[in-house]
Amino acid sequence: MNRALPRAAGRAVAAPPGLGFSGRVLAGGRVLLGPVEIRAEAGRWTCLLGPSGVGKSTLLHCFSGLSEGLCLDGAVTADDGRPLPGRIALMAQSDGLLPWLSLIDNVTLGARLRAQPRARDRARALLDRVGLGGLAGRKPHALSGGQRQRAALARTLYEDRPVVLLDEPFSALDVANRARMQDLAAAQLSGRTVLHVTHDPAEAARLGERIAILTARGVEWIEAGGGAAPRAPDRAEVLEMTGRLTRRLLEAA
Ligand SMILES: Nc1ncnc2c1ncn2[C@@H]1O[C@H](COP(=O)(O)OP(=O)(O)OP(=O)(O)O)[C@@H](O)[C@H]1O
Repeated sequence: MNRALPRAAGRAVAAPPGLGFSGRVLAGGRVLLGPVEIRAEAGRWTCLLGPSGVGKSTLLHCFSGLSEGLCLDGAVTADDGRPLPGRIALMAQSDGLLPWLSLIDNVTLGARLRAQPRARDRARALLDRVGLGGLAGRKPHALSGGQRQRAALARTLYEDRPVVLLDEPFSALDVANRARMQDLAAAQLSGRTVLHVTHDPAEAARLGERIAILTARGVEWIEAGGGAAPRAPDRAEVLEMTGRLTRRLLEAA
C-alpha cells in the first residue's frame, strides 16, 4: 500500500505502520495483562484510557521492546511486516532526563547514544516550542516538574519517529501549558502512528481519533467525534465525549 508520507516541521518521515498486540503479558508467572487484542492504526492517534494498574504502560513497554522482566505470551506486530526497533519513540511516565546533562544535551541524547551528528539547531527550536528556549543550558535539577516533562516531550519529538508512544505525557502540566503542549504534539505528530496513554478523558476527547478503554474485561473502542484534532476543549462534542468517557471509567472501576 502506498501511503502519503507525513510531514512535521517541513520534514518528511517514513510511512508509519499500524501496531498490534494480541495475547498476554506475564511476570514471574503472574498475568499482568490480557488476554487482549489491541491495535493502533497506521497514521492515526489512538488514546488509551483505563484504571490504574490495568497494564497500559506494560503494553507500551511491549511495543517499544522494553520488556525486560516480562514474558510475552503473544505477538507484537507491525502491519507492514518490518521490524519495529528504530522506528519507535517512547515518552515514558518518568522523564528519564540525565541529571549531569544540560537540557539541550538531554534532548539530543538519542543521537549521541547512536553516535549520530546532533542537530542542535533543531533541538533548540524544539526547546523553544515547548517554552524552554531560555533554559537550554540548565541541568534538570534546576527545573520544575512541568518543565522537566516538557523537556522530555522535546526529546521525544526530536527523535522524529513514525511511531510514537506517549505515557501520560502532559500529566504534570498546568491547564494552559497542557493545552499548548497537546496542540504542539498534535501538529508535530500528525500523520504518524501515535498510541497515547492518559488518565484524562478531556485530553482523549481533544486528541484521540480512536479511543480505547482497557479494563480487566478487555478493550472497548470508541470512535471520537468533533472533527479534526486537536479539538477546542470547550467544543460541545469534546465536552460530551469527556462526560461519556468519564462515565465509562467510573463504571469500569
Ligand atoms: N516488570 C514488572 N514486573 C512485575 N510486575 C510488573 C512489572 N511491570 C508492571 N508490573 C505490574 O503490572 C501491572 C500493570 O502495571 P502498568 O504500569 O502497566 O499499569 P498502568 O495501567 O500503566 O497503571 P497506571 O495507570 O497506574 O500507570 C501492575 O500491577 C504492576 O505492578
